Amino acid sequence: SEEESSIISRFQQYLKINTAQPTPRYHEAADFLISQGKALSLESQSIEFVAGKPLVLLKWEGSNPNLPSILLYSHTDVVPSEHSKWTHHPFSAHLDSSGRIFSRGSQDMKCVGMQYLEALRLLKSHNFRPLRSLYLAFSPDEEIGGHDGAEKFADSSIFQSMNVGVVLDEGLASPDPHYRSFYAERSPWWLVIKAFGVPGHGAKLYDNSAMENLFKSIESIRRFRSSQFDLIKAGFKAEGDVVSVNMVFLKAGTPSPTGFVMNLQPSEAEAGFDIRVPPTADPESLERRIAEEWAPSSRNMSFTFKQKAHTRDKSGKPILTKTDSSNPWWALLENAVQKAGGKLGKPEVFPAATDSRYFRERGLPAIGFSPMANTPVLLHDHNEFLHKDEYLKGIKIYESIIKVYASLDDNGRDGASKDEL
Ligand SMILES: CSCC[C@H](NC(C)=O)C(=O)O
Ligand SMILES: [Zn+2]
Ligand SMILES: [Zn+2]
Repeated sequence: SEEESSIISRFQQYLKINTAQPTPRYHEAADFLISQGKALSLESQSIEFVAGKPLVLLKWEGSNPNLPSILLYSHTDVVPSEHSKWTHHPFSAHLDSSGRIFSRGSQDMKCVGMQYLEALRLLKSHNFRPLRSLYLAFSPDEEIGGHDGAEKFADSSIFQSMNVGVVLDEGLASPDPHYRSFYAERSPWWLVIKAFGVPGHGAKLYDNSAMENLFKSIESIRRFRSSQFDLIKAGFKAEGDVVSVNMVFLKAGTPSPTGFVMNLQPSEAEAGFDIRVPPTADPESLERRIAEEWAPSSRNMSFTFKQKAHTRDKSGKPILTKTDSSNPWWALLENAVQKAGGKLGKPEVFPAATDSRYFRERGLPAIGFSPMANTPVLLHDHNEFLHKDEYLKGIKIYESIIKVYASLDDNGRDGASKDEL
């Protein structure tokens, strides 16, 4: 239909703006989003916590602005892509004959940002009036850690004045018909271990060389990695519930103009690991393992963290969003998805890091949810795509969620008029 094709073309317009790190065209994206907000008569502002990195904030005021508000959150930046390895250019937003829209950001997460806007458009056209205020935030820099985006935003007086009660943020596509939802995420610990040792002739067998010392650690780390991976392979645990460890760099050897010196055992060797720690893992025991088994000073080793996000809040409780009846937003999400004809799978721990952590750290409930069922997980991959029918279905899902969320009164009941129910 005509309506459908204008929805898709607005999505394509957003996708075509090259917001890839490390040089995202943030102002182009902000101008586009503000024009979308204006077309929907939303209050709009662009906030630069850091110059050149705008966060677009749109608002639809509720009839009871004193109630905690709903924040529909997304990030505008995308990861880089190797253009030559894509079938269609990653910023062409090519719609193929089977209905797939190929673009960097089609899953992560320009889809979600535009779906929020389209859902508001539907609600406005049906004369819906929110009880709670609705905010849409389009944030920079998620892909590089969110420090100049979500982190500064969550720390700001603007955020405080918004009186946010719940945040919706990104999830992951699901290859099966169930939508996925996320109540927590694993914390990145980026570990660098360094081994020192006795240098010597390449032909000599001796103990306590840097390479031998490092390899003892690598062997120990690999055993641990297997033990965790086996839990997933055996079906005992989900990806987000184990500690993952992957070696991401190895640095050693004595350089020479023709490569590396071959008959010299070096005195230093280094390796880097991307470790992801679930909120329920015991961080102290992992720290001990690192200090005693993976980088023990007794084996002439040292270690540093390039990043070490905490898994617990100040009172020592794991940082996560409740999924039980103490959190009305979860049950409301399930109902709303169901009402719109969707099915929600069991809540999961997001395997990587998202901006949700900045909101959860402040004690706010944050739910990771990107309505993409029957879709392969292609975030950060070549040929990232989303089928237009899944995109359109997702808009209906958000329409349903936003209706229910924005209508929740302070007694925990649906405060919408009977007509709205
Ligand atoms: C720690 S900042 C980097 C954030 C990135 N997020 C995703 C979703 O890939 C990651 O987990 O590596
Ligand atoms: Zn993302
Ligand atoms: Zn991403």
